[in-house]
Amino acid sequence: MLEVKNLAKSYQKDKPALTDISFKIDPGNFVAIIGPSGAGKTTILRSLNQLIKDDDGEILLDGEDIRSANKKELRKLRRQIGMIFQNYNLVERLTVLENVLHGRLGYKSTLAGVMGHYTEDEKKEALDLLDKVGLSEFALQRCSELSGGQKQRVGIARALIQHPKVILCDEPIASLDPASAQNVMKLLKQLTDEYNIICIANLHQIDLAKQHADQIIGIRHGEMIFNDSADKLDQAAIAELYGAAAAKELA
Ligand SMILES: Nc1ncnc2c1ncn2[C@@H]1O[C@H](COP(=O)(O)OP(=O)(O)OP(=O)(O)O)[C@@H](O)[C@H]1O
Repeated sequence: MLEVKNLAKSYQKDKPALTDISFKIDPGNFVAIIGPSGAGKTTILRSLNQLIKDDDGEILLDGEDIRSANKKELRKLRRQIGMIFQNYNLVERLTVLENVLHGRLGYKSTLAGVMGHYTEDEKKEALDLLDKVGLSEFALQRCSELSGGQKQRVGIARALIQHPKVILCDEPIASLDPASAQNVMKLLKQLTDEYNIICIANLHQIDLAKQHADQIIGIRHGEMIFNDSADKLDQAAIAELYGAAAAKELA
């Protein structure tokens, strides 16, 4: 279970980016974090993998406090937290298979990583995962030759080969066309169930969040004003998050 208690962060004095954020997420749940631009969604994700130092609170992953981990412990913890990015963060000139294998780097010495030494088991698992995300026939193709939706599926396979407990997705569908966005959301939900992991995605697409997520967390001005199952996100809640005009537009 992931438990966040009273998380707070200010980048500048007297300008809180997050105030008193608390939530719990059980394995097998796909959670969307929604809210207007600048609300604090990315700050939450960055705190969860400690890319930024928050100011206060607790972040417990299966009872282990991520915030108090030392450097070595954090390296171990980060293996358990996969990341998926809006712009994929793939090495375009390398093959799809090599990019998936990069998800194993956290388990290797720097030298083994640089030399690209992977075990037969790792290669087999990478191929199995490519099959899972529907990209088997692209394994030896360069990533530069793929569409955006295909690249994001490589990113998902790369996150899964880490054997994560949690996958954090920072606007995973923001660069995709509507059909690819649907496919990626469907895939994230399906894999979250299948691997019984926690998947958290920052999203601007309320309709897709409602359609695919199990739980929705709504943030406004750094405060959590909604945390419930996706079907409970009604017009009133959307209006509270984004304002009445936006809610009308979305109706
Ligand atoms: N590195 C930084 N230095 C100073 N202020 C920052 C920094 N990063 C974010 N902020 C501020 O913190 C607040 C929350 O930003 P954050 O990026 O978390 O919002 P967001 O909800 O992810 O926005 P968006 O949907 O536009 O990506 C904003 O007011 C932003 O300007």
